[in-house]
Amino acid sequence: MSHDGACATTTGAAPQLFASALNFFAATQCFVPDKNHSFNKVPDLETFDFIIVGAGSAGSVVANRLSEVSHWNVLLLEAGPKPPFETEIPWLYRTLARTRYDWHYVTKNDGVKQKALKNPLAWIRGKVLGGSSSTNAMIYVRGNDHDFQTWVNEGNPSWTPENVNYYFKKAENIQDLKLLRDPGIFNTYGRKGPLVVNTFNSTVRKLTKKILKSYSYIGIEEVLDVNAAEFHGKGFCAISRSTARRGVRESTYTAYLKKAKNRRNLKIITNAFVTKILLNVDAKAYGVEVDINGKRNRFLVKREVIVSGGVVNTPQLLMLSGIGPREHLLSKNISCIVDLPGVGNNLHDHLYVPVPIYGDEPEEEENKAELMFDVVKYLYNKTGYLAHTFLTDAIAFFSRSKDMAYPEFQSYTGIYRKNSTVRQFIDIYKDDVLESIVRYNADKSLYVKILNVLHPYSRGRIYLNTSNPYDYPIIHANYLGDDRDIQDTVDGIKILTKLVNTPYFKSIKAFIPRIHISECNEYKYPSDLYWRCYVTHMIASMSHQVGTSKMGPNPEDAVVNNFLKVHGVTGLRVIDASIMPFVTSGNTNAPAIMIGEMGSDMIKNEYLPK
Ligand SMILES: Cc1cc2nc3c(=O)[nH]c(=O)nc-3n(C[C@H](O)[C@H](O)[C@H](O)COP(=O)(O)OP(=O)(O)OC[C@H]3O[C@@H](n4cnc5c(N)ncnc54)[C@H](O)[C@@H]3O)c2cc1C
Repeated sequence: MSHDGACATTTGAAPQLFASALNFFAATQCFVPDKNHSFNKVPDLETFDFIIVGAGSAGSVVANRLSEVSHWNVLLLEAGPKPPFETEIPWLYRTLARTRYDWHYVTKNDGVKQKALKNPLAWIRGKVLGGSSSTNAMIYVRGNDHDFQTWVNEGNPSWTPENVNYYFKKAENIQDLKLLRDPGIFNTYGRKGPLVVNTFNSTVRKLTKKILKSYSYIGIEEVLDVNAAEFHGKGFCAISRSTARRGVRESTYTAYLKKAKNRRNLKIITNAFVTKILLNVDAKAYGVEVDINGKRNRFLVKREVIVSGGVVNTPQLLMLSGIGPREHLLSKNISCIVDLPGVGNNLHDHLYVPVPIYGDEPEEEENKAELMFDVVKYLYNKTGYLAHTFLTDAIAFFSRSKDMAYPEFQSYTGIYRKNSTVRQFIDIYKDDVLESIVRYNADKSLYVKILNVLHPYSRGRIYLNTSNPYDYPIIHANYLGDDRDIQDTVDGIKILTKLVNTPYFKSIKAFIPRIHISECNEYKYPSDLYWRCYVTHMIASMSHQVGTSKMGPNPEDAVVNNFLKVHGVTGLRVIDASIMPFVTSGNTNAPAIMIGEMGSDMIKNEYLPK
């Protein structure tokens, strides 16, 4: 689901026309023939010190950091192309889904849950240089120290909060000078890293300020920055940080690859789909097989292959190469070289559920004449609604108990002025459900609270459909497979519903109506049974999938060890979000980048003289 909170505040004809023109232009790119531009040409059977599969959030970091060592030859293979221009404009990020820059994955439905959805749930994953960091919503959240301590407790001693914070800082280049006057923020962020972290050039700040204030009435305190604040009490909320450079997206392509692409020891090949890791009889990785624009190539490696293909493709590639659950591989006629039952397991994600709050139109915050020129403002100085995404930049983290040391829930807000275009942004829902959501928007403003459950119990799995690398693997997401996740989501919703009794929402006569979901009509509104039913049918994905190559000491359930080396294989590591044993308390791009930074140093520490 997506929202046009920013756009809804700018319903003037000029911006709409311009935005439509941009959308049209973006869409036409899908039909422009691929120039098959591959950056570098590399002869078949060329040998490298390191081969990296996937130029995403983590893989791009690894390519940059390893190629800093001038005597190492590094090859980076990316299945997608170079990012198109619309990746740069934050508001256009949603137009990238279901284009050639997306893998077009869908999850397998269990036929019981998510019945309010029109189609099987789509998982958007970036297929482009920068990977999902080129197509995501750019919110920058590191996670909580508690998260990384749980990784340590799982038997991964290097991933202490202290160590991971060192690598977050190594990546960061915080640019919001106003914030840096605060000593806590100054000391939290890195200032010399390649990755620009900033604040969106938002146009809806006055309204978001009111929303943040409303949280404080229900015990969720407003702080300056969620990465610098310590979590205590019921939680905190703030204007979010973002990976945006003065109104333009900062991906790992722009931050890490662009700066390294002219190094003579780094070769980057786009439109290069790796179909197999080559393993010898002793389970040592000696190269990869890759399809470059339809032509099969093999590249060889002296030291290591590093797989950074992301949460779906990494386990798929391991299994195609003979690393995975023996019975499953044999059932697909793949000979099993290393029996690793954990490959593809431990799949989890942040589910989300929308909570619609309606209210009278807020008094006009912005000058209508100025809004007409919002788009021009973007062209002129990169401000205006195009400089941020459809969500406002207010985020909240909270828990049920005030004794918790970490958050259980995250919430975002999308704001739609009356009679907005919200319908097209919630089009994942069936028509009757959608009608039920939009009907009050005819004469009321709509505040969609997005609730995220941060620590789900349910675990899904990725497994092969066939042994053909071009056949997509099956994604069994198993949302709400564990009943505790339903109750947790209901509890989170009930906290959010308290907002309607806070002063700002009271002033606009806010209310949360029953949404028409035929399966739930028998339940009294607003009972727990209603909300349980609502949650079961309405949940979707925040695109924070992790865990399918879990890090841990035991090859019975983990795929990589503390140093990200694949158990039972030499010369092979996984460095991406799939190694997370547990998902972090927040958005997962910053942690994936941190994993790229720390994984790179692990490699350097192993091979370079001390
Ligand atoms: C729509 C969306 C919105 C999001 N919003 C946010 C947000 O606001 N903030 C945030 O922190 N996180 C967000 N995330 C999540 C975050 O972007 C991801 O968790 C993170 O990018 C994952 O990094 P990764 O390196 O594991 O994988 P990716 O970045 O997905 O990289 C994997 C790369 O490998 C390539 N690849 C895969 N297989 C092969 C192969 N066989 N051969 C060659 N190349 C291959 C892929 O094409 C891709 O480029 C969002 C994600 C999405 C999809």
